Amino acid sequence: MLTQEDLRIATLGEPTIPSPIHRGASGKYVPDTMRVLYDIECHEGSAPPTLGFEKAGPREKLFFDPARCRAAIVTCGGLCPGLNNIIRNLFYTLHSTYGVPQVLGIRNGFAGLNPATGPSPVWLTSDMVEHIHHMGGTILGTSRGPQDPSVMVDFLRSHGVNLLFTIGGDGTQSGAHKIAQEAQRRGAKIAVVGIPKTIDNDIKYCYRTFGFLSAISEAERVIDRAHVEAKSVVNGVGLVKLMGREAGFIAAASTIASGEVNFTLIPEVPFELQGPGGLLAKLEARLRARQHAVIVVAEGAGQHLLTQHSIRTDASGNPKLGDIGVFLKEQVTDHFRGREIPVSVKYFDPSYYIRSVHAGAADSLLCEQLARYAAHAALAGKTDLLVSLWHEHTVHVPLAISTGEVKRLDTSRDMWNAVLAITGQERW
Ligand SMILES: Nc1ncnc2c1ncn2[C@@H]1O[C@H](COP(=O)(O)OP(=O)(O)OP(=O)(O)O)[C@@H](O)[C@H]1O
Ligand SMILES: O=P(O)(O)OC[C@H]1O[C@](O)(CO)[C@@H](O)[C@@H]1O
Ligand SMILES: [Mg+2]
Repeated sequence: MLTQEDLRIATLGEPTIPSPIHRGASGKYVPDTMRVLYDIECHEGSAPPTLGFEKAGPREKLFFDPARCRAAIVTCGGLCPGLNNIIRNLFYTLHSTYGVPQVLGIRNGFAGLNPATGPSPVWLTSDMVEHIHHMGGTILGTSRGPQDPSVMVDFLRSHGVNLLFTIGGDGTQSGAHKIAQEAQRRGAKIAVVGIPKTIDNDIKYCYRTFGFLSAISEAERVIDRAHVEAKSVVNGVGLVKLMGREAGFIAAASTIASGEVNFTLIPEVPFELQGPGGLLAKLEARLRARQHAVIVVAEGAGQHLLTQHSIRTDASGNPKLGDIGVFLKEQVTDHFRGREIPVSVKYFDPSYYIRSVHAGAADSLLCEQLARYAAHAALAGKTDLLVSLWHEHTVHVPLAISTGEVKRLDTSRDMWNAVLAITGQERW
């Protein structure tokens, strides 16, 4: 059970420097006492909830004098639409709005914060970032794999960095938390502010990560093609594998967006292949009734079915999963061959395709908001936090509570109910 103390944001010291942002142009300053309620629902007559996140936004007083600051931006983990928008908007807010003279771009993720493993950082300029939001990927490069927090803090100190922005998923923000703690242990005045990135949408205390909706738009297009293929032949099965190692948000949301899926398989809901309640029997019934079907499977679903499921991990320690998509294609083909029922399975694996596109409009708006608010937080001397979307408001979330485990799809809530209604599948 969270307490208000768990949601307290660490600060580097008393903010005393008047913000150079003109109040009229920037809207209202946000006082540190302003909260966005954790829970916004309550029964009539009951005491309204009081637990709340610190509201993000421009502060009247800053801890850092922007003119004497140096910022650094690092992008880590898998690609995600909007990374370049964040870099661009951070640069403009820091440099043009606040007047921070120098913004460093760290190359190739956390590897670039270690002189032994990464290339030298680059000084970002307006010319360099002007058009990058039209491109997928990250101009800074990214990587997986750990670095020693002490080495990274040495790097930041030797480069005179006071403001560090870490753009990445759960792993990146765990790394950012360690950097913030190490800086604090040494008494180094470095603000560490995370910006949640992942197409998987699996970061705790973050309603929606940037990149998620752009990835869903692409996934929806692929599902539509799979449906066209499936409908064009007798007993066509369109099988689409999507990313989602531990959480099924991509599979669920693209199912809802497409409206054409008959079976959605996610890591949170175990399913069986064989037997009367298994996928194969249900698929057979579906083909008898409608002569075509579309299946969407998240990469982390059904791992218990794979005999060769791997215990290997990637450089960051994330499990390397067995290929549930290829497995299902074989199982479906073999099942119907054994029954002498002709089927035609069309297999789509658009995993990397959906995350390497540039951000769509909704994500571009979210990126601009998150980047701007991250700059406000860092200059006010706040640290060890994530800038996050909560009930459509931007809030500060301590890294200590948002890292360590990922957010998973709650199957008792609306999104999964919508999937069940659209697909007509039973609970799994
Ligand atoms: N627990 C941790 N402590 C410190 N650093 C970590 C931790 N977990 C991951 N990292 C580091 O953070 C960086 C990114 O982590 P990872 O590869 O897991 O991606 P991510 O940020 O979770 O993004 P995504 O999974 O969405 O692609 C890597 O350099 C990794 O070594
Ligand atoms: O192959 P890579 O680059 O390690 O990325 C794959 C992973 O990226 C993610 O989309 C997270 O960014 C996971 O769902 C997926 O397992
Ligand atoms: Mg991750």
